[in-house]
Amino acid sequence: MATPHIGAEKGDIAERILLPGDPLRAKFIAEHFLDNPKQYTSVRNILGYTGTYKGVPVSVQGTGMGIPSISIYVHELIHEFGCKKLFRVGTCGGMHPDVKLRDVLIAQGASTDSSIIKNIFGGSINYAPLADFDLLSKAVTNTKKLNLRATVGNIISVDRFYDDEIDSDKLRKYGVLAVEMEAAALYTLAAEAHVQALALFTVSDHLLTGEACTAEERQTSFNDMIRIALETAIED
Ligand SMILES: O=P(O)(O)O[C@H]1O[C@H](CO)[C@@H](O)[C@H]1O
Ligand SMILES: O=c1cc[nH]c(=O)[nH]1
Repeated sequence: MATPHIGAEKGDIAERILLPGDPLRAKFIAEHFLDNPKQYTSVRNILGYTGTYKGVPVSVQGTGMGIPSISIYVHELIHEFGCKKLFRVGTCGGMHPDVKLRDVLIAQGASTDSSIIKNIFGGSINYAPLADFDLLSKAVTNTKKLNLRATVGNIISVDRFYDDEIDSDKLRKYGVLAVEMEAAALYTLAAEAHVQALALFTVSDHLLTGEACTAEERQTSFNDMIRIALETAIED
C-alpha cells in the first residue's frame, strides 16, 4: 500500500535502491542508467523509478534535502517497501585539501551535528554512524575495476547548509573531507533496521577554493559515482 510520501504499491520498489537528494537526479539516473525504468511515485514531485541494471532490479528515489527529509523516505523504504541495500548518491562540499572538485568520495563514517541522531541515544553518547563494511569494501573494489578513483573517509552531515558557525578548520584538522546533509541519518536508520547502507558523493563545490559545479552539472554529470554505486548494488 502507498505510504504518505511514496505513491507505490508493495513490490514496485526493488530491494536495491539509489538515493539522490535531488528528484531530477533520480530521473536522470533512471533514464540514463536503468533499462525499462518505470516511475512509481511523484508524490510532492519527489520522483522514484524502478528498472534493471545488468538484468538486476534496481530503484532510484529522491530523498529531498536534510536529515528530517531523508529520514522519512528511508523509514518508508525500509519498513514499508522492504529495501535492503541503500546507496546515497549525493553532492557534497569539499573541505579538505586532499579532495578536489568532481572527485568521488565514499563515506566510511558520517560525523554529524544533528540533534535527531543525538536524541536517539541521549546522555553523553556520541554515536558513530558508519558505512556497511561489506558494501564499502565492494565499492572500493569496483572503483578499481572501473579504473576510477574514490577517496574513502569521514564526512560530516550538517543540519544547516548556510552555517557561519561551523568550525571547518577543526574538522579539517581531524581529517573530515567534506560536508553534506543526510548520510548520518541513512547510516543510523540502516543500522537500527539491520539493512545495508553506503553513501557516495561527488564534490560539487569546494569550501577552500570557492570552485563550484553548475546546477545542471549537479543534476547530471556525476556518472562515475553512479556507476560505482550501481555495480556495487547488483552484487550479492
Ligand atoms: O545533492 P544532494 O544529494 O541533495 O546533497 C547535497 O545537496 C543538498 C544541498 O544543496 C543537500 O541535500 C546536500 O546533502
Ligand atoms: O550540503 C552541501 C552540499 C554541497 N555543498 C555544500 O557545501 N554543502
